[in-house]
Amino acid sequence: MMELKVDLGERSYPIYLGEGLLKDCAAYFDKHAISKRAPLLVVTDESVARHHLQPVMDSLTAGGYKASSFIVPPGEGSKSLQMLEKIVTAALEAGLDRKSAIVALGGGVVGDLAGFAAASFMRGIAFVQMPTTILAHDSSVGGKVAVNHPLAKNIIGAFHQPEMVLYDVTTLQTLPQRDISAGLSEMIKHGLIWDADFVTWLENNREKLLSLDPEALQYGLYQGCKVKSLVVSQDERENGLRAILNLGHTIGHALEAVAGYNELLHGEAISIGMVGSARLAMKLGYSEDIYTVTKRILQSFGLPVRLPEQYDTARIMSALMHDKKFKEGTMTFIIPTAVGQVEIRNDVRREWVEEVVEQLKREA
Ligand SMILES: NC(=O)c1ccc[n+]([C@@H]2O[C@H](COP(=O)([O-])OP(=O)(O)OC[C@H]3O[C@@H](n4cnc5c(N)ncnc54)[C@H](O)[C@@H]3O)[C@@H](O)[C@H]2O)c1
Ligand SMILES: O=C(O)C(=O)C[C@@H](O)[C@H](O)[C@H](O)COP(=O)(O)O
Ligand SMILES: [Zn+2]
Repeated sequence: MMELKVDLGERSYPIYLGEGLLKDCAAYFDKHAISKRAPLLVVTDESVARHHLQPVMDSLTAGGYKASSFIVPPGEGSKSLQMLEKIVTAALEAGLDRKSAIVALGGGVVGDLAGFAAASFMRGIAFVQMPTTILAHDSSVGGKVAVNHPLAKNIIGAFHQPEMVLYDVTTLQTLPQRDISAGLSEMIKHGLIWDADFVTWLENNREKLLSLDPEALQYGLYQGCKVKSLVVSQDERENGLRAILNLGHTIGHALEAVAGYNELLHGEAISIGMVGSARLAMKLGYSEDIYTVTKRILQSFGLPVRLPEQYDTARIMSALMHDKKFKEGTMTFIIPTAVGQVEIRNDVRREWVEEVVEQLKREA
């Protein structure tokens, strides 16, 4: 078992990463003084519940916790205000109080949704992350929790750090292939923004990662979590540095919103977005190398780099205006300047972005 610390002063917490952790989860709850007196609510989705809910409930019950579960439909559509209300209803019916905790067992959708429920229920209760996707090495760390609005992704949210992240990597063995690639997209992002050696390692270990080789997977997740926690520890609330974690997301989030949150997976949308950012880098005078490497690595992991023709550029541009980083006139983008390096640019012109969106539809 590996352990990493997210260093946030009194809000610091550990990430436990290893095999078979779910069946012993009660021991970790004990270690973190999660209340046994107050009921817990485990939020998960139907696909995760089918494979991984029982050992969690068994361990918690055997450990003396009063746990019930709430199961949402799988997919981005569940990250909604309507689903949040249903969770609050379930929490009230189960008798949760201010000493209770909400537990997120699932991928980023469940983590963001359950996390926002924990941040808002009774103005904030304890929260535990139990990630079950590769992508969730990103989403379970750092405390960003949110639901979507039809017009803008993650626009209703909060910062609410978990008590711990309990990452049982054996759960990943049941992931569908498309979600494996989509999750690796954020891992590649962590390399591209911070660590050129990690990018090389990712390219050299592609086959192992795509086939869920346990050792390669654990190393990749550890490195990804390390980058995420180093960045978050320096800038918890995105006053500066943390924005680099948004590489590919300005365009990516707009694509997800235009697609009605049900065509492109998050990791796929940001893959296209990262190619878009690399194209913007060229407009800002950086060499073509970063574009070539970005596109090559994403394609080799089976990720999309071309925007389907049917996505209307005007609608994408309109969705971009709702981005949290949008300021009148110019736009803020995370621009890759070399492999493992990015800069935050506030001077990206709207017309360049429009041109890049069109170019993305012709990407080979
Ligand atoms: N808060 C953050 O910092 C942050 C960071 C990155 C992404 N996100 C958010 O995360 C979300 C995407 O997360 P995701 O890709 O994990 O999506 P997800 O939670 O929808 O999971 C992907 C799919 O895999 C299924 N699944 C999950 N675990 C499984 C398992 N072990 N076995 C079988 N099936 C399993 C789910 O049912 C779902 O269909 C997006 O909403 C994105 O905005 C948040
Ligand atoms: O943690 C962060 O900060 C990130 O930007 C990580 C992203 O991968 C993630 O998708 C996040 O939810 C995006 O945040 P947002 O503030 O742009 O909605
Ligand atoms: Zn993301």
